[in-house]
Amino acid sequence: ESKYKVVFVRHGQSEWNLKNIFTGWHDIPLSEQGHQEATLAGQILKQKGYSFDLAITSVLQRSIQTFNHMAEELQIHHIPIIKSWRLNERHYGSLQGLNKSETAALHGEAQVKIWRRSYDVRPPEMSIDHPDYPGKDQRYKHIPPSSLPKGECLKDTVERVLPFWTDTICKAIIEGQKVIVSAHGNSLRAIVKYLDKMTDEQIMELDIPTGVPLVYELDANLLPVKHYYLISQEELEKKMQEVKNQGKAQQN
Ligand SMILES: Cc1ccc(S(=O)(=O)Nc2cc3c(c(O)c2O)C(=O)c2ccccc2C3=O)cc1
Repeated sequence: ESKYKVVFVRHGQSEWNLKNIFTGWHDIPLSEQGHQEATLAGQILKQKGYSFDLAITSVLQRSIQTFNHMAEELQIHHIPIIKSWRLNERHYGSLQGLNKSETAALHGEAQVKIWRRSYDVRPPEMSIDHPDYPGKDQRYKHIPPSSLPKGECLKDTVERVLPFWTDTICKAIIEGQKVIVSAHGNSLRAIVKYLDKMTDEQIMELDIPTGVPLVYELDANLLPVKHYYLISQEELEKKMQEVKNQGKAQQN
């Protein structure tokens, strides 16, 4: 029997998704389509009678903007928002800012193939003189340098998201708060992998569609009873195709 519900939304398209560039922690805004996807997600949630007491986002504007659009549709601008780096997208290290051809030119197709298929192989670390070096960004000043990612494999992302799921998101759910999480492709994969006990291979196969509310119903022990997207089947299939085509790399 499901006792709790939590809703996840992967933010919509950003400018760099359009250009197939590794985005990671680069704080890029949503594209026009991305804004529209977020508004639609809010409309679907309103239509289905959802409301929330707490919003949880990353510290990247594309996830915060996505929540803001949903808040507009649901008229819940007043609810508290927890923003955490732990929900940030996977950090792509020195690849951030590169497009597909630059990546292959710099590292070769063979290395790209390895990265593409690996769960625990990191990209090259971001050097201190990279414009996006997190150690220089004020929003990360409270994070001990040793915990600050400079290039993550998917395993790293899972390992820094899960403590936040347990300590912060689950705590709010148990308190009876209705929580909406607006985050990124890989940070949501981390939570879904854990909830559905997926293998490393399975999670790499899973593409979470952008801008579609994903509802998890949990039992009294916060174990998933069922999950579903708030979207019609044909809409979902269309979305899944889009997300497959949208730049193979999960760099949202
Ligand atoms: C920006 C971009 C570069 C490469 C591609 S791809 O067509 O070669 N496919 C691809 C490539 C990668 C990846 C990927 O999923 C992918 O489909 C990765 O996940 C990845 C993770 C960490 C480092 C590098 C990669 C990676 O190069 C797509 C988009």
